[in-house]
Amino acid sequence: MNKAEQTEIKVEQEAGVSPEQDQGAVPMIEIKGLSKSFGSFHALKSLDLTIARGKVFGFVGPNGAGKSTTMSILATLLSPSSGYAKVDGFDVTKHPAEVRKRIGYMPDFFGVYDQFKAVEYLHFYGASYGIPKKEREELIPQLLELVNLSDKRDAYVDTLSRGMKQRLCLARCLVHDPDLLILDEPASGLDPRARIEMREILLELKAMGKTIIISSHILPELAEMVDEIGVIEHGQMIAQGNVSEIQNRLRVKRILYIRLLERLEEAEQFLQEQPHVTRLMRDERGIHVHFSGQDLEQAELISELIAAGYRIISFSEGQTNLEDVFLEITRGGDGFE
Ligand SMILES: Nc1ncnc2c1ncn2[C@@H]1O[C@H](COP(=O)(O)OP(=O)(O)OP(=O)(O)O)[C@@H](O)[C@H]1O
Repeated sequence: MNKAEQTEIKVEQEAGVSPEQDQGAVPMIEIKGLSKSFGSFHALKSLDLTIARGKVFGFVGPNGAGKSTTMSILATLLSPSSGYAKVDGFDVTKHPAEVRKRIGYMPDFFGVYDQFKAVEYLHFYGASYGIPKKEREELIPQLLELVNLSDKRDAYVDTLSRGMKQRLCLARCLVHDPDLLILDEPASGLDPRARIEMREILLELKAMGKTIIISSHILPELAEMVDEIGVIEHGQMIAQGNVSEIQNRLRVKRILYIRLLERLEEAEQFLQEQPHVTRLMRDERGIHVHFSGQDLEQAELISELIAAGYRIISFSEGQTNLEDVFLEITRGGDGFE
C-alpha cells in the first residue's frame, strides 16, 4: 500500500465515512466479481450482488452453493481470492474494522457460552464492544424483550431450547446496534412454531430499518418476509429480483386446478393437447395444470373445455410459491430463461 492510500484509509477511519458515502446513497452491500477458491476448488465464481439499505434479502440455494462463504466474506472472516465486497461503502478487506462496526453476524454454527445466564451472556458481548455498564443495563432488557426472552433472563444458556438459543444469538448480534444483519440459516433446526417466532422478530427488525441478509432452505418461510431473493448455485448468482419478478421470468407461471363432474381421464388427455399446458397431475377430484399462458389463453382454455362438453365444477388459479420457483430454477435451467 502506498502512502497516499494509507492516508486515505486513516482519514476515512477517523471520520467513519467511506469515500462513496459522501456522494449520496451507497448500497448497504455491494459485491462485484467476488471469487473464492479453496485450493483448486472454486466455491464462488465472480459473484455480483447489490443490496439497498433497509431491504431484507433472502439468499437461497442448495447445499454447498456458496451462501456461507459469501456471508463469511461479508463478515470479514474470510478474504476473497478476487473481486470485492463492500459494506456501507467500506471494502471488507481494506477496512475490516469499519465493516465490523456496522454488522451483526450470526453464523450457521455458533457457540454459546453454556455456563452463562442469558443476561450475563449479553453483558459479556456488550462489554466486548466497549458498551459501558450503565448503558448495557438499559439496553439488555430491551434486547431480551425484542427476542421474547425476558422471562429467561436468569436461565443458564445450556437450559435453553434450540429456538431460544438462536434468539439469544440474534440478540447478541444486536448489542452494538448494527445497520446490517448477516444471518446464516437462522431458522435451521427450528420447529414450525419457533420459525414463526423468528420470522416475527425479523419483521420487527426490518421495521426498525435494519438491512438484513438471510440465508435459508426454508423457502416459503423466506417468501413472507423478504423484499428480494437471490438464488445461488455452484458459486454463481443465477437469479435475483423481487419474488414476483423471479416468478415472472419462469415459464411455469400458473398452476390451475380444474374440478370436473365426470370424464376426468378423458379431460386429462384433452388438456395434454392444449397450448401452454406444460404439465398435468390428476387426483381423485380434479386436475392440476401447469400453464404458461396469460389471461387470454387461460380464458380460451376454459372455453375449449366447455365447447368440448366437459362439465366444470370449479376452476381455480394458484400462485406458484417460492419453493416451486426454486425447484424450477435449480432443475437445470430448463425452466428459466
Ligand atoms: N474451508 C473450506 N475448505 C474447503 N472447501 C470449503 C471450505 N469452506 C467451504 N468449502 C466448500 O465451498 C462450497 C460452498 O460452501 P458453503 O458453506 O459456502 O455453502 P452453502 O451454500 O452455505 O451450503 P449450506 O447450505 O450447506 O450451508 C462447498 O462445496 C464447501 O464444501
